[in-house]
Amino acid sequence: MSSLISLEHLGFSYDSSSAPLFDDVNLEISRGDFLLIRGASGTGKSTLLRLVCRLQPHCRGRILFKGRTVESIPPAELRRQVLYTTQLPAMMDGTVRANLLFPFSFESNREKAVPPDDALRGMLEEFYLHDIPLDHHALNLSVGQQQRVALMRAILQKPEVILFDEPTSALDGESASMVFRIIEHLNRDQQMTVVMVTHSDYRPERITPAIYLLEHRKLRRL
Ligand SMILES: Nc1ncnc2c1ncn2[C@@H]1O[C@H](COP(=O)(O)OP(=O)(O)OP(=O)(O)O)[C@@H](O)[C@H]1O
Repeated sequence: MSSLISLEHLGFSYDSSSAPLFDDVNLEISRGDFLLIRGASGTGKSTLLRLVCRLQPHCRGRILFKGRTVESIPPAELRRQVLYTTQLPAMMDGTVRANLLFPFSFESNREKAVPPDDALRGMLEEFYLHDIPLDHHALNLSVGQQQRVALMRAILQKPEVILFDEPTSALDGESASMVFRIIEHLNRDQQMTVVMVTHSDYRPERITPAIYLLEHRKLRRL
C-alpha cells in the first residue's frame, strides 16, 4: 500500500545555533494506520505533529502527503485533510454550537453539509456531555469538557488523518476511556488514520497500534 504520509530524513531545530530537537527521522504512515508516539517531556512530540500539518516549517528532509511535499499544498487544503488537535483546547467566545460549527464557515469547507442540531446533540451524548445545551457558553465549560468539544469539532470535519496531541490530558479516567473508545471507533469503522501523542500507557483494545518512541533525537519503532 502506498504511503499517505512520509517523513524522509526529517530534521528540526527551533534555533539554528542550538542542537537539533530531532534528526534523520523517517516514518511511513498508510491509510487507516493507528500510531502512538511516546517519549519523555520535551523530546519534540508536539513539534513533530505540528511539522506534519505545516504549522511549523521543518528544517531538513521532506514531509510528503499523498506523494506531494507539504510545502506544495495550500495550507487550508492540507489542514482540511490532516487535522491537528492541540493539547489545550481553544474555545472561542460563543456557544457550544458556534464552536462546533465554526470550521464550517471556512472558505475551504464551504461544500461540507452543516450538521443539524439533532446530530450535534447525539454527539454530545456520545461524549458524555448530554447535560450541556448547545446554547451553553463554551468558555464556561470545564477544561475537560472543552477538550471533548474540541475533539467533536475536529471529528465533524471528517479529515483523513487526525493528529491527536494528548487528547485526554485534561480528562478524568472515565472520560479518557470514552474518548479513546471513540478514537478507536473512528479508526476501525471509518478508516480514519490516527497519529496520537500520549504520555499514558494507553493501548487500544481491538487495534494493534504501531508504537514509536521519540528519544535521543530519533524516532524508533518499539
Ligand atoms: N515555539 C517554540 N520556540 C522555541 N522552542 C520551543 C517552541 N515550542 C517548543 N519548544 C521547545 O522544544 C522542545 C520540544 O517541545 P515539544 O512541545 O514539541 O515537546 P513534547 O515532547 O511534546 O513535550 P511534552 O510531552 O511536555 O508536551 C521543548 O524544549 C520546548 O521548550
